[in-house]
Amino acid sequence: MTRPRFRFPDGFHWGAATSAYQIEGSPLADGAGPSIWQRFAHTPGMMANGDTGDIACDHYHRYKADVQLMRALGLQGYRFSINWARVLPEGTGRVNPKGLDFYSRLVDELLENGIAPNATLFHWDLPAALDDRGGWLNRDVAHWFAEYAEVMFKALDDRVPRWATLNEPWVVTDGGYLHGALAPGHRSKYEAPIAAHNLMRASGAGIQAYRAHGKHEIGVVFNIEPKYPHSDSAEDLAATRRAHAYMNQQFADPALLGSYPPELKEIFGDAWPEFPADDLKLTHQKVDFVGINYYTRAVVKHDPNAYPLKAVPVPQPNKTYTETGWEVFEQGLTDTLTWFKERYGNIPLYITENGSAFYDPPVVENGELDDPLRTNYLRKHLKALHDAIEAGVNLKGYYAWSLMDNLEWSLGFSKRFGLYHVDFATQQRTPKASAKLYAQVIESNGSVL
Ligand SMILES: CO[C@H](O)c1c[n+]2c([nH]1)[C@H](O)[C@@H](O)[C@H](O)[C@H]2CO
Repeated sequence: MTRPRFRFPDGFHWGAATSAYQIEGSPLADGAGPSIWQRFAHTPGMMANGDTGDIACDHYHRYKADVQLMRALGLQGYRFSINWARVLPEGTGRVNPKGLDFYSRLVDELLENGIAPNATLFHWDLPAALDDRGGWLNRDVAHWFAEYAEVMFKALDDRVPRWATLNEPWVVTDGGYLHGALAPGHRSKYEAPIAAHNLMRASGAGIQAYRAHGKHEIGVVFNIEPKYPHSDSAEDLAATRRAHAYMNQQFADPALLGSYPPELKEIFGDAWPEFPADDLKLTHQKVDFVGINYYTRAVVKHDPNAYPLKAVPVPQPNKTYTETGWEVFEQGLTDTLTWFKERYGNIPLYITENGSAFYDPPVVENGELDDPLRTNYLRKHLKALHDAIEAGVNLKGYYAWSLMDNLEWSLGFSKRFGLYHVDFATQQRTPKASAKLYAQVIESNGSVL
C-alpha cells in the first residue's frame, strides 16, 4: 500500500499553544503581582474596545475543562506560558506558593490526560516591579530571569519535558520599545537595541541555569517572517536584506551563531551600542531545539522615509489576507524552514505557532462553528510543513495558534485565532470546523490532508 502523500513522520508531535495573559484571567489573584501587561491594559487608549486580561478565557479557574478540550482534539502537547509575576510577585526574591501551585496543577492535569506540557518562561508579561527597575533595559535582568527560571525548573522540570526561555523577543523590542504599540509602550531607537540585547543575554542565562538543573530540553522561540523583494532593483534588494536582518536574524544570529548581522548597525546607526564582547558568550548557548512562529511573509521595497528600516511591506494583489492584515502565503513556511536549516544547521525545530484570524460568522451546526477560511489556512500550511520535512528539515512538531479565541494583546478580543470559539460573555467554548480538521490530522498523522 502506498504511503499517503501528506503522512508525517512517525512520532511527529501535534499540539496547540496559548499564553498566560491572553487566556488566564485573574492576573492579580492569590498573591500574584502585576505584570506590565496588567498595567498596559489598564492604561486608557492602549487596548481596542478597552479590553483587558482581567477575565480573558478565565483559564485560571477553567483549566481542567480546557484540558478536556485539548484531549478532545487528541493533542499530544500543549504550549503554554508562565506568568512570571504570579510566581515571583516582585519579579525576584519572594516566591508566591499559590502562583507556583497553579502551574503545578495545570501540569499534573495535562499529564493525567496524556498531554505533554511545553512551558514558555516569558511570553511578554514582565513583572511590573522589574519594569520599575528598568526591565529589559537593566543589564541585571539576565540575573533576574535566571533566578526565576531556576525557581521554575526546580518546581516543574520533573514533569515538564520541554521548556522555552522567551517567546518572540523581536515583538517585545519592536512593539514594546521601538514603536510603543505593546507593553511597556516605549518609543526609542536607543532603547530597542539594548532591550533586544538584554533579552538574549537573559535567554542565555536561563539556558545556563537549565544546564545546572534540568533533565529534559530547553530552547527559544523566534517569530520568522520571510522577506521577498518587490523588485530586483538594488534598492529593493538592500531594503529586503535590512528587513530580513532586523526581524529574522537580530535574535537568532546571536543565540545560534554568537554574532550580530552587520545590517543592524546600518539600520540603527548611532543608536547601535558597542556591547561588551563577553556578552555574546552568555547569549550563545547550545539549545536543544528552536521554536519558530510563522504566520505570513512580507514583500519589501525601499522607502527612504520609513523608520528605521527604510523599507516597507508591499500589499499583494489578488491574495487572501487575514483579519490581522497578514497575507496567506504557505510557501513562506516552507521557505522559512529551509532557510533556517541552511543558516543555522540541522537543529531540531518545532513550529510553535501558526494560525489565522478570520471573522467567521458563527454558524452553529451540530455543535460546531463553520470557519472555512481558517480551515483552508490550516490545511495549506500543514501541507507546506510536510514539504519542508521532505526537503530535509529536522522538524519535530507543530503547535496550532491557538487552542481557543483569546485576548489578541492590544487588539483585544476582536481578532479570533482559536480552534475553539469562545463566547466571552458566557465563557462557552465551541469547536470550529478547523478544530475538527485538526483532530483528524492528528489522528491520521497528516494522512487526511
Ligand atoms: C508578528 O506575528 C508574530 O509571529 C506573532 C503572532 N502571534 C504572536 N506572535 C504571539 O506569540 C501570540 O501571543 C499572538 O497571539 C499571535 C497572533 O498574533
